Amino acid sequence: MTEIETISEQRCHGGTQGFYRHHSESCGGPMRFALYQPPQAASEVCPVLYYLAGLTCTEETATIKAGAQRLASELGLILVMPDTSPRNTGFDGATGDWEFGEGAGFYVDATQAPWSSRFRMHSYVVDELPALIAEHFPADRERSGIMGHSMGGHGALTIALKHPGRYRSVSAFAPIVAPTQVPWGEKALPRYLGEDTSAWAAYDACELVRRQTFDGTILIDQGEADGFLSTQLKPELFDQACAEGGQSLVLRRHAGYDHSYYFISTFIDDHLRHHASALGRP
Ligand SMILES: N[C@@H](CCC(=O)N[C@@H](CSC=O)C(=O)NCC(=O)O)C(=O)O
Repeated sequence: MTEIETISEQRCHGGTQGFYRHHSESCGGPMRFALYQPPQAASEVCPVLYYLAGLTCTEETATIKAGAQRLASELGLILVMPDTSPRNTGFDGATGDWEFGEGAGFYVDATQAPWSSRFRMHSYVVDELPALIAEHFPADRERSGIMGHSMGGHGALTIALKHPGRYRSVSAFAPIVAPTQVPWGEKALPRYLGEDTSAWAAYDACELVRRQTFDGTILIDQGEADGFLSTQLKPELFDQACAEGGQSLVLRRHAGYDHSYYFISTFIDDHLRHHASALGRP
């Protein structure tokens, strides 16, 4: 059995909020994740909802700020919130820039040295972490959903689109939907994936959805007062790409809301219910 270390466990809404550390083969070193077990996990296997956080975030960010545990407890959902990248890599340029490197893994499998030896968040989230969780917690691997915020929204959309059948539900808050066309992606993707832009397209939700739809409706919430809206997020590009690809999409725009966790905590219940109904927890 793969070992995990319990960092902390605390009672929360009748269940348990835990933080854990383990050695990751994908990321070549220690990784941390947060996991919430609802009360139902004491007596049955439960569906799992993965939440991928954004730039500068850790496994603690959404765990502390999103307010997801109350309804997850009621619905019987396990919540998994991994860190956003490997840490303490020692690579030149891995720290000191909030848009690249540690805290900014972009949920890709890097192909360029030195990043390729540690920055393999795609494989970590899709394969290694679910296997680990199924080993150690009462989690039903056949009932998984995935969601995220901003860079994590990009991660959730690209992972769900690249792995048909693996996730029963997907949603995002203020996601990066076209990293090949916006400054955050143009900065990070060449360093992780090289100069060939066709490699970037494999991690671009707009490019992916034109070729392969997700079997279900994608839910996206976007604040109209989000400071990154017109420069980095551009949800209209995904709206257009979904129309072209025949993808069912609910894109909700909310006047006055920004990019923060005040926005996320306002609408998190809608996302949990969206996932719960696809995961057999109506
Ligand atoms: N440079 C700022 C802003 C960083 C920021 O806004 N991060 C977002 C995600 S942005 C896209 O992925 C975030 O979720 N921040 C965490 C939070 O608690 O709001 C900075 O360094 O703070």
